[in-house]
Amino acid sequence: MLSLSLSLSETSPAEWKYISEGGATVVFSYQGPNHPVLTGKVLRLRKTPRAREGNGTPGDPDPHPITDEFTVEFQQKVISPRVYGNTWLQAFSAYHEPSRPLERRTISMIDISRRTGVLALDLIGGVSCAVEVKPKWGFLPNPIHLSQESRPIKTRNCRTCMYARLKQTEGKNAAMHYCPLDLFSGSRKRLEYALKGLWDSWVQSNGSINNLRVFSHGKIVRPNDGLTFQAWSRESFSLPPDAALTSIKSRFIDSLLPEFLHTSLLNHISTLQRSLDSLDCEGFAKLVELTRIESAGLGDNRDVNPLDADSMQPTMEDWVSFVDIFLSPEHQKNSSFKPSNLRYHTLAYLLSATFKDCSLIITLRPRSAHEESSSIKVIDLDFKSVNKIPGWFNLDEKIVKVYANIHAGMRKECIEGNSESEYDSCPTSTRAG
Ligand SMILES: O=P(O)(O)O[C@@H]1[C@@H](OP(=O)(O)O)[C@H](OP(=O)(O)O)[C@H](O)[C@H](OP(=O)(O)O)[C@H]1OP(=O)(O)O
Ligand SMILES: Nc1ncnc2c1ncn2[C@@H]1O[C@H](COP(=O)(O)OP(=O)(O)OP(=O)(O)O)[C@@H](O)[C@H]1O
Repeated sequence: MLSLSLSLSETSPAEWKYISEGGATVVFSYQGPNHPVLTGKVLRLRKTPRAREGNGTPGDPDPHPITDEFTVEFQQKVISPRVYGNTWLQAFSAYHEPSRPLERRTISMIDISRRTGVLALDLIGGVSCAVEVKPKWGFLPNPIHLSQESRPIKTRNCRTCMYARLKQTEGKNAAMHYCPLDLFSGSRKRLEYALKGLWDSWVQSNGSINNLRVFSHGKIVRPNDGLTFQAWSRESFSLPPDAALTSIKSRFIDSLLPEFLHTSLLNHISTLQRSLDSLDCEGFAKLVELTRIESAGLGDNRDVNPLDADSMQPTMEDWVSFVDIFLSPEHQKNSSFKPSNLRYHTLAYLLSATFKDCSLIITLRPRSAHEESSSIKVIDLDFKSVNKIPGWFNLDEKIVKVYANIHAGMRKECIEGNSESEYDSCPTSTRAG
C-alpha cells in the first residue's frame, strides 16, 4: 500500500471539484496547480448518515466502521493512499455541500470525523466523454434452495428487474427499460437492447438513475442540461448542435457497443457473482437458520446469532485464505450445505455482493479505425460488511413479494445466457418491464 505523508491541508477546497457519489462515498477530482501526486487524481471520502433531527451533526457512528485502510488492502489482496487534518475536512465539506444532489444531502454527509481518504486515478476527468455503467446482478439464481412460491418467479425474472419494479412502486427512480442479463449476454443484439434501455431510462429520469451516468470533462451531463448536453453530443459524436435526440442515442449506442462486445470483463463479473452466490439469498438464510438451530441444540446459548458481526466480520487473513480456497479444487469440500461451512458461504456471499454492486467506466475517445478498443475500468469493488446480511434477507423477500403481485402475463422475462431465439420469440411488451 502506498502511504502518503502528504498533507491535503495544503490544498484549498476550491481546488477540488465534486464529481459524483454513491451510497457510501463522495468523490472529488483535483483541479489545482500542477502537483506531482494530486494531478489526475480523485479523492474518495467516506460518508456518514445525517442525524434525523438537528442539522450538520453526524448520525450514530457505525459500531463496525469500514476503515479506509481495510478498503485499500481489500482491493489489493482480495480482488492506491491517505491523508489530512479535521479542520481542513470540515472546511472542505462545508465548501462542497451545495454541489451535492439534494436527495443525497438530506440523508448523508461527508464523515468529518475521519482522518483519511483514498486517492485514486481520475478515470472521468480530461475526456470529452466518460460513461459509467452500474450493471448490477447478471445471473438468475441456483433454484435448489428456492421456496415453492419464489421459484417460478426467481427463475424467470432477474433480481435487478424485480427490484426496479419495487423501487417504482415506492416512487423512486429506477431503470425500468434495462435488464442486466441482456448486457451480460455477449449477444450484439441483446447488448444493443440493454444499452437502449439504459439510455431511455437515463433520458426519462433526466440522468437520475445510477445504472448510467455520463460525464464530459469530469462534469456530469444530464439530458435536460441544454447547452452542456448539446456541447457533449457535438464534441463526442461530431453531431450538429440541433441533432435530434434519436441521432444522439444511435451514436451513443454505436460508440459503446464495441467496447462491451470486445471485453471479457462482463462475463468474468457475472461468473464471479453467480459462483460466489451459489445458494441464493434464500439458501444462505436457510443455512444461517440451520446453524442457529444446531448451535442452540448443542446447549449453551439458545439466542445464538450465527452472523454476529463481532465474530463473523472477516479479517484480511480470512479474506486471503478464502480466496485461496475459492480458487482451488478444495472449494467443493467447503461449499457443501452444512453449518460447518457457514463461514465459507458468508465470505462468498459478501464477495458476490461486491461484484454485484461494482461499476464500469468507459472512456469514449474519437479514434482511428485501426486503433484498439479502449479498455473498460472497474470501480467500487468495496468490501461489504456482515451487518448488511439481515437487511439483504428482508429486501429479497420484499422484492419477490411485490413482484409476485404482478399479474403473470404482465411480468417481464429475463433470459440468461446468449440465446437470441428465445429473445426473438418474446414479445417486446413483456420485456419492457
Ligand atoms: O442492495 P442494492 O442492490 O440496492 O445495492 C445498493 C445500491 O443501490 P442500487 O440498487 O444500486 O440503487 C446503492 O446505490 P445507491 O446509493 O442507490 O446509488 C449502494 O451501492 C449500496 O452499497 P453501499 O451501501 O454504498 O455499500 C448497495 O447496497 P449493497 O446491497 O450492494 O450493499
Ligand atoms: N477513480 C475514479 N475516477 C473518477 N470518478 C470516480 C472514481 N471512482 C468513483 N468515481 C465516481 O464517484 C462515484 C461514487 O464512487 P463509488 O461508486 O466508489 O461510491 P460508493 O459510495 O461506493 O458507490 P455505491 O453506492 O454504488 O456503492 C462513482 O459512481 C463515479 O461516478
